[in-house]
This record gives sequence, C-alpha cells and structure tokens, in this order.
Amino acid sequence: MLHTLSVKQMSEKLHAGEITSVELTQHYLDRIAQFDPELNAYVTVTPELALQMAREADERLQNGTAGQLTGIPIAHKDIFCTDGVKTSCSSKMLDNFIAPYDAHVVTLLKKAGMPILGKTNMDEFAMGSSSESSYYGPTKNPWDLNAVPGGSSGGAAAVIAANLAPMATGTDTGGSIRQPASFCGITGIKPTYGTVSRFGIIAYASSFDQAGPMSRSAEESAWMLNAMSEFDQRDSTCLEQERADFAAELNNSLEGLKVGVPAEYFGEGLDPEVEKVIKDAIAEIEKLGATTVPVSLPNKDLAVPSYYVLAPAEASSNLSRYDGVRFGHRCEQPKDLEDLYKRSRAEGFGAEVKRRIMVGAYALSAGYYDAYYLKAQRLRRMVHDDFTNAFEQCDVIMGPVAPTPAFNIGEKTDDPTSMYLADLYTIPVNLGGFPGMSIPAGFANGRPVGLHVVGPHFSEAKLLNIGHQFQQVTDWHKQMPEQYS
Ligand SMILES: NC(=O)C[C@H](N)C(=O)O
Repeated sequence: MLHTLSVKQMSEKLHAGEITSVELTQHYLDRIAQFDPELNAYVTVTPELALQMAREADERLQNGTAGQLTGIPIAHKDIFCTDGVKTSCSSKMLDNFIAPYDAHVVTLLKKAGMPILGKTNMDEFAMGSSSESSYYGPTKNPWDLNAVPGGSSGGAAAVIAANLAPMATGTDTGGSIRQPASFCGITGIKPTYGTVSRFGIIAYASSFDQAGPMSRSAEESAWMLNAMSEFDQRDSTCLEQERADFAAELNNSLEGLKVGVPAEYFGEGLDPEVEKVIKDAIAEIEKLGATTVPVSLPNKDLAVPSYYVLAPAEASSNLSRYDGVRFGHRCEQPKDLEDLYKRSRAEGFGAEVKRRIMVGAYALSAGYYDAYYLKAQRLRRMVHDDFTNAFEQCDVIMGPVAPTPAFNIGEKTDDPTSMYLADLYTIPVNLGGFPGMSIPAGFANGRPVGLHVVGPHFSEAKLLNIGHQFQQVTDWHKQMPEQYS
C-alpha cells in the first residue's frame, strides 16, 4: 500500500522509477474521495493542480533535476495563500477569496516539486484548539470520530493520521501545530519565530504566527523544514541568517543530553494517563543516554492570560482589513457605508472571531492600554525569561503538549476558557518565540498523546535529532488508525 510507506521510501521508489508521482498523487486523491466526506479534513481538493504538478515532478525525476521531496504530495492549511485556489482560512468572510499569489512557503514547496492535493480545514482564522470553529464544520479525529483532531491545524494533522496526505503545512500561534499533532499521533514542529516567512500567510497574531511542517516522523519534518525556510525580505520579521540544515544532526547520539523537567508541567489538571505516557517517554530518552534535571517555569500560569490579551489585540488590528470593501464577504444591499461595514463583518465572522476582536479592541482602547496590553507584554517577558533561565541548566525541556488527549466534539464549545486551557503548555513557548515539537509517545484512553520537546532559539536541529532518535527505538509514529491503514 503506497500510503503506508514513509516519505523516505516513497522518495526512493520515485527516484528508482518504481512508481511515478502521478500514481502516488492519484492514490491520495482516490483516498481523499473515499474518506474525506466523513472526516471533513479538506476544505478544497485540487485534483487538476495536483496531477499537473505531479506530471512536472515526474519530468524532473526523469531528467535528474529532482530533489528529496520532488513528487511527494502535500496538503496546505487553508491559511496559506495559494495562487488561483480558494484560500478561506475556514471563514465565511473569505469563502469567495481566490488568492492571487502564493505564500512564500507555498512557493518554496512548489519549487521542491511537491504536488498540492488541496487545502486543509482549520479553526476560523486559526482561532481555536479543536477545528470546530470552521465555517465548513468540524474535522473529525481519525483515531476516534467522536473526538476533535485539535486545532487550529486540525485538518492538517487529520489528513496525515488518516493517510490522506503524507505531509502537510501548519501554523502555530499558540499551539496550533503541536496540539493537533499530539491529538492525532503525528509529528509537528513549530520553529523559532522568524525561521519561516509569514508572507502570504493570513495574519492572525503577527508577533506569534509561525509556520512549520507536519508529518509522521521527525526525519520527514526535518526535510520539509529545510525546504520551507529561507530568508524572505517580504516578511520583516523573517531572520536573515545562513540557511541551516535541519537534518544535519538527526543521527547524533543523545549521550549526555540534559533534559529539563519542569515541575509546573506535571501539576494540577494533567490527566494521569497522559502523565504516565510522558514519564515513560522521558525514561526511554534517558535510556538513550540523556539525563534529567528538575527545572522551574514559575510564571507558567501567566502565559495563557497574557496570550489572550496580546493575540486578540493583534487579531483585532489584523482583521480590520475585512470590511466588505476590498475583498471578502460583502452584505447584500447596504444602506450606507457604515451599514456595509457593520453587516459585512457581522455576517462574515463566526462567534469566536468576534469574541477575540472585541476583547482585543477593548484591550487596546484608550485608557485601558496600560492596564491590559502593556501589562500583558510585561508578563510575556517574564515567561520568556523563565525559559532562558531554565536553559542555563538543561539543553531542552520535556513535558506534555496538552493536559488531556483529544476531547470529544462539542465538549468545550460552550466554554471558551476551558478551550483556551488546552494550550496551557504550548502557549508559553510562543510567548518566548522558542521552537517546540510534538512527537507521538503513546496513547491515553485509546487516543494519541504527544511528547513536547522545547529548546532554546535555533535549536530545531537538536529537537529533530531527539525526535529521530526516539523514533528509532519506538514505533508510536508508525501506528495508524485501523480503518485508514
Ligand atoms: N492559533 C493557535 O495557535 C491556536 C490557539 N489555540 C489560539 O486559538 O490562538
């Protein structure tokens, strides 16, 4: 079965001429047609584009200009602008938006020769942790159709878990790559802020937004991150630095690695089964030569409140461009300009997006700025400093990605605060701009659990090295839900 091969095996077969990219791509398109109506992981499927790109990839494979990922199909989160293809951010607001250009990430992955299967479902404008706030309805978790896949990159995680794409792009503002990766039993890494260009990624909270790869294994994510990161002057926060090889350290030994274990990540609210999976995974890493040291992240509890002032504040500004005039949803027969703005926005945005715009606009309003926004910025610095202090005693920090395995569809939709707390361990990492990775580490109540590995700025290669070594001695990343294997 083609879809059960690793990307490495697919690549070898493509290069050896044993399979063609057209065959591989068609195989995934057939699976999408068969399984996606139930999972709802794709917002748009692009068969003609996929096959056209697959034919081009086959030419490159034949004429010797193909790279490692040439011919491997990919799915893009519907937050990445894709030239000529609907880019909705899972919002009614952009339901009619055909992007006129590619995001830089999309350009780079096109250059790598990866045929685009389609665009994946997500929480509307990336605001959520369950992919339930999508205008197109919730995505289901392939491991259990009653469960959410996590969010906001829930569609991306689900397509990999269900073998409806071997690789996918995601974005992570407060946990949106790592938490769905954990919930769906796949690997995902959020790189250091500034590693991947944000050009052409629909902006949510610009000082946090960062794109990254999602795949089955750490090795595959390393290859994909190599292909998608390159300095881009169109994003002023994109780091101008020498291009790193994120796969360079994959085979290094973990002998002597110092793993920081923060007590605060194992406290109240952590599901005991998740705790056991994480402790067992850390023990496995110790067997590979690592040692653990207790570290402290005393300001952990300030992270969620700080984020939920700053992210909505940035969002209220970023989303002001959707006014029914330039692009996006426009209401029918407006009475006047004010009516046009009001009704277009009222009709185009869903409840969670409206909630955040209101919170953000309030936090930024005259007289409240110091009390909320400025204070939240100070907390952000304190959370950042917790990590830099901890990294003086250890190389990386490990803990759970989320306090629970995937929850049920509908379980948290009426309680935003409990939804926000699903990102309790991931958000602090975004506040500091650090890289963080989720790797499959086991199951709790039959649902996947990810191990969270966080490192200092620019330590992606080390994180992927840890992931790869762990995946040499475990097979959690190879497990597939029975009906999709
Ligand atoms: N976008 C993200 O990283 C997800 C986060 N749960 C949020 O709603 O902001």
